Amino acid sequence: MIILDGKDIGIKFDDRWLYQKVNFQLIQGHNLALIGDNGVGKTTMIRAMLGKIPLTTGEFVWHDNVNRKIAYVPQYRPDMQAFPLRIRDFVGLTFDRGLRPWLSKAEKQRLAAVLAITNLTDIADNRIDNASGGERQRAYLAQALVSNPDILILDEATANLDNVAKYALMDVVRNYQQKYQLTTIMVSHDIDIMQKYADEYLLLTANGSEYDMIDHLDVTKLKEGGHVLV
Ligand SMILES: Nc1ncnc2c1ncn2[C@@H]1O[C@H](COP(=O)(O)OP(=O)(O)OP(=O)(O)O)[C@@H](O)[C@H]1O
Repeated sequence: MIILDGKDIGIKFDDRWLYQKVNFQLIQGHNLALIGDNGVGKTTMIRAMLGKIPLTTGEFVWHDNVNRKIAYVPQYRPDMQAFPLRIRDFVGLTFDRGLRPWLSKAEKQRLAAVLAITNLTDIADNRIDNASGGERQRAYLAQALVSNPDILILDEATANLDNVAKYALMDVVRNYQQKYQLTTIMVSHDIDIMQKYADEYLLLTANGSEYDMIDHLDVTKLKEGGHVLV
């Protein structure tokens, strides 16, 4: 099911167009890879989709009965702030508890389920500031999933992870996605990850855009254009 139609999207800052006439769709339960050079406007496209900045031309048409709870997983950076918290407490930070310091029974169950699906159960009592990069990134993913989002944004979430950790992260995303029909937008420069995990791609360039099924992505052209890491 199509949940969002991007129609003739154009964004201009001052006198400079980032892009014009961008057309694409977001399909429920699918993973859309958002591709393009640094500075082309990938983050801007996501911010516009979330209604945070206005479009210069075109429109986003959301399907009427679509819930739009959004969760976000940032890029892992080795120097990123890590908290002196157990992994389970870090993941549980997402719950809106108001003034209540404890978790309800339903919240505890949700937390346990998400720790299991992100393969963190066995290390849930370890401190997050002692965790490996891959474990820490899975904890960020778990924190995003705890809120039971409809749309998950992975913003270069596999960058700076080793090969084992990045596939482990994306396997968790894919399993969750298939089970719960989660829609994902994945900003990425990693061609192998895109080809393995994306369903469609949206390539943004200063000279136009391309939206298609991932199997139709012309990797040679992308590499020649320098749009991806090889
Ligand atoms: N509010 C704004 N006003 C003016 N210019 C902006 C604004 N927001 C973003 N830009 C500019 O738009 C361009 C696109 O930025 P954006 O962060 O969307 O690119 P990106 O493709 O996500 O880049 P990267 O891959 O480096 O994260 C940049 O040149 C940025 O400086």
